[in-house]
Amino acid sequence: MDARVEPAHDANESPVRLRQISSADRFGRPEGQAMAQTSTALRHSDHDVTDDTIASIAAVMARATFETTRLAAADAAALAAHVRPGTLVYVSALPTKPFAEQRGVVEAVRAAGYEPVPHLAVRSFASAAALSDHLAAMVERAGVTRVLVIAGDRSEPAGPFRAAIELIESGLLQGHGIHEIGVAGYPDGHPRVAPVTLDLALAAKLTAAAETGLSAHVVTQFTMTPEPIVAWLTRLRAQGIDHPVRIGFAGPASVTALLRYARICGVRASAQAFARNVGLVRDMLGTATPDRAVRGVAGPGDRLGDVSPHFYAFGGLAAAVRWSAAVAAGRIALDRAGGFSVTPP
Ligand SMILES: NC(=O)C1=CN([C@@H]2O[C@H](COP(=O)(O)OP(=O)(O)OC[C@H]3O[C@@H](n4cnc5c(N)ncnc54)[C@H](O)[C@@H]3O)[C@@H](O)[C@H]2O)C=CC1
Ligand SMILES: Nc1nc(=O)c2c([nH]1)NC[C@@H]1CN(c3ccc(C(=O)N[C@@H](CCC(=O)O)C(=O)O)cc3)CN21
Repeated sequence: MDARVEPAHDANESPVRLRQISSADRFGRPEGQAMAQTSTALRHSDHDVTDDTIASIAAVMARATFETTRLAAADAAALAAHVRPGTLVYVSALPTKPFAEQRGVVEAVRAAGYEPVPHLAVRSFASAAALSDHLAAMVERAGVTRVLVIAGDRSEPAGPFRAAIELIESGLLQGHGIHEIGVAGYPDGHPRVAPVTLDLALAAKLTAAAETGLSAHVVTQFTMTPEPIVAWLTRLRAQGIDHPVRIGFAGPASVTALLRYARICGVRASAQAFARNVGLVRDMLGTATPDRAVRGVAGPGDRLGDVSPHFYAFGGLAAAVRWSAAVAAGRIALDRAGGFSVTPP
């Protein structure tokens, strides 16, 4: 038997399906093993702590969302096998790629049964009409109702929009029936924007969304170590911002690829800390996984508010989907470096 079971908590919040393995508990241990490990008081308490940690990591991971620039056949197959239909799949917009290519991926995500959330990088559009046409096509052909609004990486705007808030306040999104937006958060800061500017921009965007009838959530830039995420989230919550936060994680991907993307995306500090820790990355294929960052966020639990993982699939969407599904099923072994590894089925 390899029956799929719905997770115990709210189905709408838990897109990653848990797999039930026959003759084993939900952590993949054979029946009876848990009993055997509780033979002394010390072992018993170690075991409980380990179980609690694994359960909290699995519960957080069951709410994962994904992001991609393309949808290959293998990616669609991995989604179909492991991720509940209707789960949000964000489609990034790279300045080097034509808008039509993003529309194609958005349509493919919808056709596969998932909820496409396109990035709208406002600096990339030469006119409000160009942005409006692009959005209208995605609404019409792919039923888009949510978008991620960002300025984007251009140092100078191609048209009238310089910052994300200008699009939010324009009413254009609302006119196309968009009801929810994501905006960017930066736990590691931004190479060209000061921290205080980022803080003010985030608060202003969330206020503008509320005032113009849009639900809003935050999607963070990816971070390769847990410490900046926890510090940033703690600061955010102390400011009274209690919006849902999707925390960006990168991988699984080769260490080389991750460091390259860190450079492209401007997460230098985190990449340096990560590189120092590369000796601790023990996956057999030289693949880096965000296990330390995931465990660091799952640990503090409710204290960080409504948080969920968001995967930037730099090593391919299929790999990210499979890794997160294994973690959501509790198929992991904790390690002494503060992370964990996925165990074989
Ligand atoms: N977090 C993510 O998933 C993604 C982030 N980006 C990032 O979008 C950044 C900014 O977008 P938002 O957070 O939406 O900012 P925003 O639109 O809320 O603007 C905040 C402040 O930063 C300035 N700013 C924005 N983009 C800039 C740029 N490229 N160069 C210099 N100053 C800039 C704005 O003028 C404004 O003062 C880009 O530089 C890029 O790093 C791009 C794609 C995805
Ligand atoms: N500063 C910044 N810019 C971004 O565009 C960005 C972020 N940060 N943070 C997270 C996501 C992830 N982003 C990226 C950035 C680069 C590629 C990229 O270079 N991809 C490869 C393969 C893409 C493909 O072929 O489909 C490429 O060669 O374009 C992908 C996603 C987009 N987002």
